[in-house]
Order: sequence, then structure tokens, then C-alpha cells
Amino acid sequence: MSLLSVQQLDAGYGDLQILTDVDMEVGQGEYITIVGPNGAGKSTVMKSVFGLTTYMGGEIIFDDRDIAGEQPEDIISYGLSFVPQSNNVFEPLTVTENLKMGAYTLDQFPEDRLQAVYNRFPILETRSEQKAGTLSGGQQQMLAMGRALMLDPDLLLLDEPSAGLAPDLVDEMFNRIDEINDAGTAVLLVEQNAKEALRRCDRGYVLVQGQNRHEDSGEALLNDQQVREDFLGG
Ligand SMILES: Nc1ncnc2c1ncn2[C@@H]1O[C@H](COP(=O)(O)OP(=O)(O)OP(=O)(O)O)[C@@H](O)[C@H]1O
Repeated sequence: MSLLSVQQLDAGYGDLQILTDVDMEVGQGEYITIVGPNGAGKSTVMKSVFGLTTYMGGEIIFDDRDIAGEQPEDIISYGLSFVPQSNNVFEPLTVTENLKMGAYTLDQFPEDRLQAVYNRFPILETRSEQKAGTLSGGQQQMLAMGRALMLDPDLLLLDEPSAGLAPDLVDEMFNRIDEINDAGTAVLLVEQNAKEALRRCDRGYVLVQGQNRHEDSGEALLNDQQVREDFLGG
């Protein structure tokens, strides 16, 4: 069954339309990657699902609920979390304070979730009292993901989590995403590191100029000669 179903979505910024008739499905527990050239609208799809763009038409159904045009603070309470590409931690706050912010919508603080996040990212526990702004780029990215996991979402939207990371950390980031997905959370990922993302995901979408271009299993897209030449550097 579909967890997220985007149908014929039109969206943009103010009067500027970026997405036209975009279709996208994410099943329960599925791992989906969106690839495409710079400026294709990949981030805009995620931001639109999370209520951060101007909605212009079409359907966004999450968990049987029509969320098109809703506000992020409502959408997050339905089980959908978003980790933006940058400015995704509160730098003056400690690691623990950042994680607590992730659960601010709950009446009761989920201590067990905090420990679950620390178990998933042990480095965060060793840095729990350190200010987020003093963490390395990779650690900040883990913190942003950890904060998104505080509400135990059904779907995690990740916008270029490996951006700016050293190659060995990129691998670790992909492994962490695999673990999160293996634990049952569906993942919708935008990644510059497109080949690796397609290798790891279940299915992928190729977006060009705000429109769907290809859709297939990650493996099929990786092996498609046209897709390789046009979007994956051969
Ligand atoms: N806040 C904004 N206001 C106006 N236009 C925007 C805004 N954010 C993005 N755009 C425009 O929307 C288009 C799609 O951008 P988007 O960031 O979604 O692309 P992308 O596929 O994620 O690209 P990249 O890989 O470069 O991040 C681009 O033309 C971009 O300039």
C-alpha cells in the first residue's frame, strides 16, 4: 500500500511554478531516490510534500490523508519528517537540546526515543553536551537526522545528506540510511551521489525541468544506458 502518493503535483515559489504534473509513490518501508540535473526540482518536491512551497494543484496523500497545502507543523505530526540540506541544526544549542527540539510537539518527552537515537548515532551520545555548532559537518548531519527521528516518523525525507562530507563519511552516511530503512522507516532521498543512491534504494525517479522523466528500480535505472549517459556521467 502507498504511504505517500503524489499525483500531478504543480508547485513552486510565489508565482513561479517549478513542478508540473509530478507523480511519485512511496510504499510503506520503501527506499526511494530522486535523481536529476541541478535545478530539476528535486528539493522542491520534498519541500512541497512537507508544506514549504506554494501549492498550485494536484494531490499529496500521506497515510490516506490529503496533506496538500497543509503547514509543516501539522504534517510532521502525521509521521513525516524532513531533513533539509543546510542550516539543519540549532548551532548555539547542545546536541541533547537539539534532539529535544525534535520532540517539542509531544506532550510528554520520549526518553526512550532519545536513547534510541543515541544508540543509532553513538557519536552524538559522546558529544551530548557539546554545542551543535562545534560539531563537524558529518556529525551535524547525523544530528539533523537524529532530530528528525525523535518522532519515529513513518517517512523520512532527506535532502542531500552527504553534501560536503569526506568520502569515508559519505559511505557511513549511506550505511546509516540503510539501517534506518531496515528498521522500517520509509526513506525519500535526494542525492548528488546518484549512483550510490540508486545502488542502495528500491526504486528511483529521474526528474528533469520539474517533470518526471524516468521511473524504475534503482538497479534498472543504473543499467539504463540513456539514464547513465544523461544523468549519471556515463
Ligand atoms: N526559495 C526559492 N525561491 C525561488 N526559486 C527557487 C527557490 N528554491 C529553489 N528555486 C528554484 O527552483 C528550481 C528547482 O530548484 P531545486 O533546488 O528544487 O532543484 P534541485 O533539483 O534540488 O537542484 P540541486 O541539485 O541544484 O539542489 C531552480 O530553478 C531554483 O532556482
